[in-house]
Amino acid sequence: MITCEGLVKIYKSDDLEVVALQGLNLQVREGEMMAIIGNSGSGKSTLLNILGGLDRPSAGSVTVGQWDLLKITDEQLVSYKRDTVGFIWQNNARNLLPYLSALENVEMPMMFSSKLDRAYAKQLLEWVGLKDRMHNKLHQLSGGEQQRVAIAISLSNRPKMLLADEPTGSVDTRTSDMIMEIFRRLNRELGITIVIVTHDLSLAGKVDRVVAIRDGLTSTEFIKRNPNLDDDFEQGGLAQGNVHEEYVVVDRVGRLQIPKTYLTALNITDKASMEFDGERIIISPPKSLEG
Ligand SMILES: Nc1ncnc2c1ncn2[C@@H]1O[C@H](COP(=O)(O)OP(=O)(O)OP(=O)(O)O)[C@@H](O)[C@H]1O
Repeated sequence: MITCEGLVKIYKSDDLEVVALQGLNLQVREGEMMAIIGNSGSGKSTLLNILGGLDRPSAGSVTVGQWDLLKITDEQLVSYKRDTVGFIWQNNARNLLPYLSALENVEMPMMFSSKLDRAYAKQLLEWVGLKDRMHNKLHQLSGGEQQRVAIAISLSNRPKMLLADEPTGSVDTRTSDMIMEIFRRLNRELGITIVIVTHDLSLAGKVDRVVAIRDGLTSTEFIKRNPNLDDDFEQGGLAQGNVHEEYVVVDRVGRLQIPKTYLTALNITDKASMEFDGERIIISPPKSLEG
């Protein structure tokens, strides 16, 4: 569904340039539910905004389904955003209309694209567990309920892919679990590809694959040991390292990113020595050239 190769995003302002993505590689299969984690400033939102068509890439390649997001025209981008992507932000309430009901909020974007379908709007609210509250005005709903209305809205255009930027960032643990369960159901029952961006490691245990971004590059992947494990067993997840297997990402030309902590521990700065013993590749501080 998603392929990024050597994806670069440079932000230019006055005479300052920020390289937010510096040649990122990522593959996401159709129907996958995965998470992207990384520290603040690592480039997560930049990546999501590019995938969602809100921002343009600077170089490299990025395709989503049939669309090449580097070559796409402004006109095509409008239909891409309308037909392919659903977007969820951390603080969705700001995009909702407080004096309209939950149902009217879901119907609003359908009206904009002339595809009003009340039965489907109701079904979406039922899916997110708001069947009994759909006629309540937005301001009468809690933050977590509003976030679920936002999820219903993001699905109103029947997207093939859902992009969620810190979707559980401002809700309590119970609501966060509920939101992740809704995602899981949408993924299983409707086959929607879901990409969640977060710095919350506890979400990681609830997805099959986690890709870590460091300094604008994919650095590590965590793949669930047993994808058939029941969600009940996933507590602790990545944080305790009991669910996922960790892999370092090696790109097509053989580059990999070594964590800064490893380099510091071994006092490796600009060079390292590398040996292959037939089974393993061993990276160590450079051997002294003297003697
Ligand atoms: N519009 C912009 N103009 C200039 N620089 C930007 C812009 N947007 C992001 N950046 C810079 O690009 C880098 C990556 O930012 P990004 O928002 O993608 O990180 P993030 O991983 O999502 O961080 P956070 O978790 O804090 O949201 C940062 O150094 C940021 O300052």
